[in-house]
Amino acid sequence: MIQVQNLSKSFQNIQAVNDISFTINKGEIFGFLGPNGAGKSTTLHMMSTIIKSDEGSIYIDGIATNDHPSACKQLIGVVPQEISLYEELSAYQNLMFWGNLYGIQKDVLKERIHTTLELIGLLDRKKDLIKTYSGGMKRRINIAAALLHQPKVLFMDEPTVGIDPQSRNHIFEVIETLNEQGMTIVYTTHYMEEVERLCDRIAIIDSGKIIAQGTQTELKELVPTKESIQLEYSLLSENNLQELQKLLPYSINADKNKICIEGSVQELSNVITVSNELQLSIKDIQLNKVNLEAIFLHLTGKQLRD
Ligand SMILES: Nc1ncnc2c1ncn2[C@@H]1O[C@H](COP(=O)(O)OP(=O)(O)OP(=O)(O)O)[C@@H](O)[C@H]1O
Repeated sequence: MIQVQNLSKSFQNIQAVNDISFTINKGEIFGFLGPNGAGKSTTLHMMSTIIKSDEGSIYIDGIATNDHPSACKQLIGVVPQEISLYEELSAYQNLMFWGNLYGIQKDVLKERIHTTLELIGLLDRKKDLIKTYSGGMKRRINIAAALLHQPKVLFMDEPTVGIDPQSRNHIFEVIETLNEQGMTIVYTTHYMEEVERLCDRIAIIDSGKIIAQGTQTELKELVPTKESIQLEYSLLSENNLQELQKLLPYSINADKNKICIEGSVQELSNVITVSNELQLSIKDIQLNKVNLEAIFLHLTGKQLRD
């Protein structure tokens, strides 16, 4: 659906995006994960024809953005980081305004506003002025505005910044519904949990470079440390440990009343069942997961969130 090759962009002496290439498949949710200033918005702005690249090419559904920006604009919906709504107008009036900009015929637009407001769960608030909306509700209307011309691809630039967890979940559900309906979604964030929840494939971006890309499983393979489960028992005798070693098909590291097993959450129920069979009372369980934060730390030596 989207092919990007050797894309670069500088602002004065800042190299915001430095020779990045990637492909986004039709129907996938593709995430850009990176800290502040990594180059996520600049990449999205180039893909959505808001700014021009210095070098490189972008094709959306086979159309080059630099040669045919207007044709590309019809294919894409853009949810900007900032709320782009008129506070003194109602949600309905705002959506009418955005729909008119796309030249959508009035009757069709009315119908689409209805369906879109229904999708984002704000149909009953359509007559209320935007200034009476919560931050999360404004963000949902911001998304609705990008959907009216029925784009094939939706670009979302950190759409959950500054909102409460309930609104965030609501936005995730909208994204999942749109994706189930076949929409390709490109999502930028510096929240690891969001890409873990939503994205089929991820590009990790830092200082204008893509430092890794792939599915979550592929990215996890880049880290030498393995996932592990640590259990602490009230009491673990030498005898108990030998029995555990007999019954569990993993190598076990033991220290006082604690054991550590290399494995992921899938192994946990087996470990608990065997512990119960041996009547060992579990005091604490800790899962040491390899997450995207750990991958970022491994690749850059820095925390994702500073
Ligand atoms: N219009 C501009 N003029 C000058 N520098 C810019 C401009 N836009 C972006 N930059 C710089 O380019 C770099 C990348 O910025 P960008 O906004 O793409 O990062 P980001 O990953 O989206 O960060 P954030 O999560 O904070 O939005 C930063 O150093 C930023 O200061």
